[in-house]
Amino acid sequence: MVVKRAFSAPGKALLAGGYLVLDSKYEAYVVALSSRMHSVVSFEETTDPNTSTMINVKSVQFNNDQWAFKVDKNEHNNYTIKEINGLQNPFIEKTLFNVLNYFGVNKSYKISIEIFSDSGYHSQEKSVLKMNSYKQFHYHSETVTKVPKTGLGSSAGLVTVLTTALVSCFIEQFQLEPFLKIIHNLSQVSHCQAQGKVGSGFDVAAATFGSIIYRRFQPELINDLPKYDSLEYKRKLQKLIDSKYWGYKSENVKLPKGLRLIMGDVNNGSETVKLVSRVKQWYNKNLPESLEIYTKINEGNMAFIKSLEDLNELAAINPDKYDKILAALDNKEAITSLDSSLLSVQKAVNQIRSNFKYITKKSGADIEPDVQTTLLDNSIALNGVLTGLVPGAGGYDAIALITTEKCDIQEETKNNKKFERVSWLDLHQEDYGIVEECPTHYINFN
Ligand SMILES: Nc1ncnc2c1ncn2[C@@H]1O[C@H](COP(=O)(O)OP(=O)(O)OP(=O)(O)O)[C@@H](O)[C@H]1O
Ligand SMILES: C[C@@](O)(CCOP(=O)(O)O)CC(=O)O
Repeated sequence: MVVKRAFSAPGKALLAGGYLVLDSKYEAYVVALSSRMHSVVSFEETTDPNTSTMINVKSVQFNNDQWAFKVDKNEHNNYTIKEINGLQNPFIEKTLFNVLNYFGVNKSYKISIEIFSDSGYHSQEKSVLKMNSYKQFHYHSETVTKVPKTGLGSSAGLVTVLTTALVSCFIEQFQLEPFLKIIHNLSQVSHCQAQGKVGSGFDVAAATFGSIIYRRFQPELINDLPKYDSLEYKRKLQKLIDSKYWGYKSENVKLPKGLRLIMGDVNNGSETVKLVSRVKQWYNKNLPESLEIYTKINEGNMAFIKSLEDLNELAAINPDKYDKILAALDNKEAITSLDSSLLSVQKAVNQIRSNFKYITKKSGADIEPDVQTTLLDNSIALNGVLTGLVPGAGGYDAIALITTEKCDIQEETKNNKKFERVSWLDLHQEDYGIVEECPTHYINFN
């Protein structure tokens, strides 16, 4: 019997906690986005148990990209994964490798997985929009590695949603909720291995759990895994996923009512690795001053989180007052007349930005370069914009704004030269991480 299921997971924007979140003593504020990665899986047991499990993965939106993986066992009875046409996609390969070894499945399967990604993840230039009554996706004429990314975490979304699809094949009567932790832990392992580095993992955590306050796991958990082809790999992986203490925090949050996130895509190509290495170098050479700067940024991060909580509370206990202060923001009344909780958000962001500006000058890492400062300052001056910052590692890629829901940024910036470099992405913050979707919503796109 062929079983078919579908899942989706969101993209991310790290609003507070960039760089600091690499150290587990600091917390970060991560917003999950409405741009989602989708997987539709069909699986059946093969009638001949001696045939190898075959897993086909298709990403039709990217010039019909597809990968065909044959699953075999090595001399230690561990699973090996080989793309039979020599095609590369480390994110898919490592995901299949870890899920199969974790479950140690004994039967043979035929598994087909289709990947779909929402428009926000990639530049839509030279693409064609196809839709059915439920969903719409952009189709590109190039393979996935050739289409410029916007930096919303496509690989984290892909790994998370693919892990979910595969886990659903190997657990009878699979439901998401009880298995979220296993999916998260497996996805972190596969994502780090495919990237060749252990980052903070905030992107995989947001893909799994949605908008969160995040504190990382210790990188040694993943670094200490033995070599892929070793006797010990499978057992150590199972132990790591099931019984090691990970210690990460993923506490669900949402932006206050009436406020929304707007992402502006400025430039293609992320420089995260280079930026992180420059900041680390600066940090280590400049102690204890660098620690003082981090402490100030962390105070700003915590004040940012607290001021959003305060706004959430005000919206709940005094909705009339809350609506009035948002209305004031829409008309950009004199800033001093804004409510103290809105001012606190702005003050917190200023503290974060000014200290990152300092690091930018001192370290040579362009976290908030001058062009981005000008763009942010011009954006913050617009009606309905509460605050703005460079998300994640910063750089020239993108800006993130917190605005009122009424704010029509497209209209306000139309034909304005100051904003000619920005494309406002059509997305919003999303509370949920992985969700189950209906597989019939992914057919007949025209
Ligand atoms: N729709 C997709 N189908 C297949 N593979 C994909 C898809 N989207 C992303 N990938 C894989 O993820 C890789 C891009 O991952 P990468 O980590 O470089 O970017 P990102 O996660 O979008 O950006 P960032 O980490 O800066 O937010 C692609 O080269 C491809 O291997
Ligand atoms: C600099 C860092 O803290 C954030 C990078 O975020 P992004 O990939 O630029 O969205 C690195 C990390 O957390 O892994």
